[in-house]
Amino acid sequence: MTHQVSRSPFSKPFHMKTLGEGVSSRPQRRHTLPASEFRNLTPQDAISVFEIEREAFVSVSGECPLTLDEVLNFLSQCPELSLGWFEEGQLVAFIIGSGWGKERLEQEAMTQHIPDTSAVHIHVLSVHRHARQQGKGSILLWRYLQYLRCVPGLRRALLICEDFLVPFYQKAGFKDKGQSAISVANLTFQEMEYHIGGAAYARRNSGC
Ligand SMILES: CC(=O)SCCNC(=O)CCNC(=O)[C@H](O)C(C)(C)COP(=O)(O)OP(=O)(O)OC[C@H]1O[C@@H](n2cnc3c(N)ncnc32)[C@H](O)[C@@H]1OP(=O)(O)O
Repeated sequence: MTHQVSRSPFSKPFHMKTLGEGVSSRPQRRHTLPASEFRNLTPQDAISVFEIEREAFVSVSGECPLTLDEVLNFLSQCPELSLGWFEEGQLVAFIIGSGWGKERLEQEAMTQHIPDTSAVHIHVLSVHRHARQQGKGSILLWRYLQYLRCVPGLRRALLICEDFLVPFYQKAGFKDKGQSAISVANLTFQEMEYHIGGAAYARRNSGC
């Protein structure tokens, strides 16, 4: 299995139509920036990613899941396992993932990308603080999980989160696998797993 950028349905950005778009009979000036766009991230997005991440995590726990260098590494090594949501060209939410080869996540998973494996490790999902509690985190996660069905060979998505986010991931279809072997500073985590089902069906029916 290869994670090829060219196979990614998100390698070409797609835009969400806004209400009323295309119904006027008058010629309309084209907007340069789409209202809403989902696409894989690139190393050029690393600074925007890190700004959102830093605000989301440093003020709360003092630790970011990924350093700026790690963001850059993952967006260089496996951009096809990332997804960004842009509004008017501004990043509002993102997911960064990498490949992982074992049943459970281990400490090395925090910094490694294992290519050609059947599991993706979701390192971080984060929504800009001005855009939280509007459903964006849930929508982005749902889109990402649908998208993973189209990545050849992927069967599982794994992540770790603090206890208070377990219900959020359960609502998205993740199962709680118990306490993770990974700890950061004094923090412990639950490991969550999602089975990426129906790949063949998804490929036949969703334009993968
Ligand atoms: C693998 C990981 O990255 S784990 C870490 C996840 N990221 C973070 O903690 C960074 C800071 N937080 C965020 O970026 C966002 O709040 C996210 C990603 C957790 C959720 O995204 P949002 O767009 O705010 O959530 P969305 O509006 O889709 O869903 C809201 C639900 O999320 C859950 N939720 C969101 N934040 C929290 C929180 N701090 N504590 C408890 N539940 C929460 C609740 O279940 C809420 O449901 P409710 O509306 O019934 O109260």
